[in-house]
Amino acid sequence: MLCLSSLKKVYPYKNAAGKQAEKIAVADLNLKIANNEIFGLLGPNGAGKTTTIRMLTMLTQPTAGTICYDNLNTAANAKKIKALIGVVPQHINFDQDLTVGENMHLHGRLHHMNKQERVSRIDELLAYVELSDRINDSVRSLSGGMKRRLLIVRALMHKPQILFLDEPTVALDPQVRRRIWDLIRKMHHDGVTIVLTTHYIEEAEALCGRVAIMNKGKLIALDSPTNLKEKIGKYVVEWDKDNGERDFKIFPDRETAQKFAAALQQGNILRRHSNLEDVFVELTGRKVN
Ligand SMILES: Nc1ncnc2c1ncn2[C@@H]1O[C@H](COP(=O)(O)OP(=O)(O)OP(=O)(O)O)[C@@H](O)[C@H]1O
Repeated sequence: MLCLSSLKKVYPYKNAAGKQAEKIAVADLNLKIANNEIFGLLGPNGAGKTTTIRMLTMLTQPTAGTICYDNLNTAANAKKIKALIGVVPQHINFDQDLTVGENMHLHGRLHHMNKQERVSRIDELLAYVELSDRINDSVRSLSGGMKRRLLIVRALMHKPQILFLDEPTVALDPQVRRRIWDLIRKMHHDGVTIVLTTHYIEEAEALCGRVAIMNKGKLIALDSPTNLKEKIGKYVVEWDKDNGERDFKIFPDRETAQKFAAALQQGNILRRHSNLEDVFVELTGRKVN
């Protein structure tokens, strides 16, 4: 169990007038994440997702609050916790001139794995993501999707129990994205707890058992995607307004939605199921993307 209590991060910065100011990136976050969940932090750019992940993975210190992995507090047990967690950063950060194998060895050495352990784990992991035949190629020669798969399995070298992925499919095309989703599901099936951030609605819906929706540093909703959608209403009618913009209304049942759509005098009417974007708009009045 991962437990966040009253977690807060404030960044000092200089404002436009050159005066010292404070940005509250994460405000009073309370969360519990169980073992073997796929848990998603969903929210628009600037919501505080990356800052939360950086605090959970001890890359930055919270301004206030506590983080506990079972009964281990991050403030006093950094070394033990680092052995439990794996981190997949948002940006690809390999040494691109080194080979695939060399990059994996480097990571294993940082985790004090001996050569024999490293060799057998690298074999296993590269087979897992179908990159075994690229072991001696430079990372630079891999495609974007291959680099992303390698980035993920590199974080699995030391057999972490919890894997954090910050925007795992950002800027990937839909086919490659689906392949990464399959890999995440496979790791979850093999017993790894997954915590990921995303601003892609369909990614959160496709993967996560529960999502925490964040906005401006605050947690605004927490539940399974299905429950979140049921809470706001499962059926949506969309239409063109006279000024060319789209409008929509959410309904709890299909019949009422259909009656409403049938009576509408507007063009381009669409009936559909609600999604997490609708949940976000209902709660905040603005869009995730
Ligand atoms: N080092 C920093 N100094 C000052 N402000 C920062 C710093 N890092 C982040 N912020 C600010 O904190 C807020 C939260 O940023 P964060 O990167 O955590 O959001 P995010 O939800 O992960 O967004 P993105 O998807 O764009 O990474 C933003 O307003 C951001 O500008």
